[in-house]
Amino acid sequence: MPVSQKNSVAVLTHPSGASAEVHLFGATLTSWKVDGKERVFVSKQAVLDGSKAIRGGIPLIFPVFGKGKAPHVTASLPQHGFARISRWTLANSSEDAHTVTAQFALDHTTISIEHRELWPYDFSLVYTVKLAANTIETHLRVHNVGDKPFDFNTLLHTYFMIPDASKVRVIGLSGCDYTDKVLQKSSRQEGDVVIRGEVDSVYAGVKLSDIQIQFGEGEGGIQVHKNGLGDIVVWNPWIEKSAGMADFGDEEYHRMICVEAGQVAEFIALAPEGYWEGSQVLSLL
Ligand SMILES: O=P(O)(O)OC[C@H]1O[C@H](O)[C@H](O)[C@@H](O)[C@@H]1O
Repeated sequence: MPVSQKNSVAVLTHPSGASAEVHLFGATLTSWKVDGKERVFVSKQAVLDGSKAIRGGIPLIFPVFGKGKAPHVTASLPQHGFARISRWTLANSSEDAHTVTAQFALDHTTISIEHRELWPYDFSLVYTVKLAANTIETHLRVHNVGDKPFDFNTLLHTYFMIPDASKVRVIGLSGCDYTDKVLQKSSRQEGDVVIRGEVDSVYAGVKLSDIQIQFGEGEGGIQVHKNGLGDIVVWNPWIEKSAGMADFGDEEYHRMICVEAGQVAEFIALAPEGYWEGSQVLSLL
């Protein structure tokens, strides 16, 4: 079977040998392997029992990025919303000549009563993970199935496994304006993004669809091709922040970078019966 479920994890297996795993808690993609090598980073200290968001892989952020601000309705939701801490279902799976696909679902009837009370809208989310030999696509569809409009942020909070954070370059953001959440100021990116300390930057309205993560001279990398997602967040917690996170090893910041495609700078408004779709395709360089 190209898609099987073992306990709370859906496993996608491609004839090429590539594989992916999606934890039903949060529909968090926790593994993507090509040529036997892990491409996403999950902390050795990640908590996988459903008591907190999984530290790594691709947590799915919805309906708010970060902490919502009063008087917006998302102000009382947990940081990054409820999608990453809700239990999704494996709704469908299929295969064709090139891809293996699994679809995950979450809606207002399957979130917790507490979250439902805090965010009282009727919605349906379908998250599609499509695995091919050298690529993986993650696609989110948001549907307003109620009679009230709502607005939301969303983000594919992807943690990439990298050989060395001090050598990595993120290419494609030069000239973009961003909010530096570490220094709490706005800036314009000049040249490639490099990691020399804590980085937490929100690039709004990134025009290029392709962002590249180059691991280092001649060391390969990964391309993020985004569709319908305007913003990019780049995050590395570096030393102090890592030390303060119980579910992240003190030295693990060397081996990861988050390059997150989403819609976070502005809320997206969805009228009753409205749909919204966004996706990313990750491919090896
Ligand atoms: O610790 P978490 O709630 O998973 O958030 C992890 C990180 O997510 C994003 O990248 C934000 O921009 C950061 O400010 C935040 O620290």
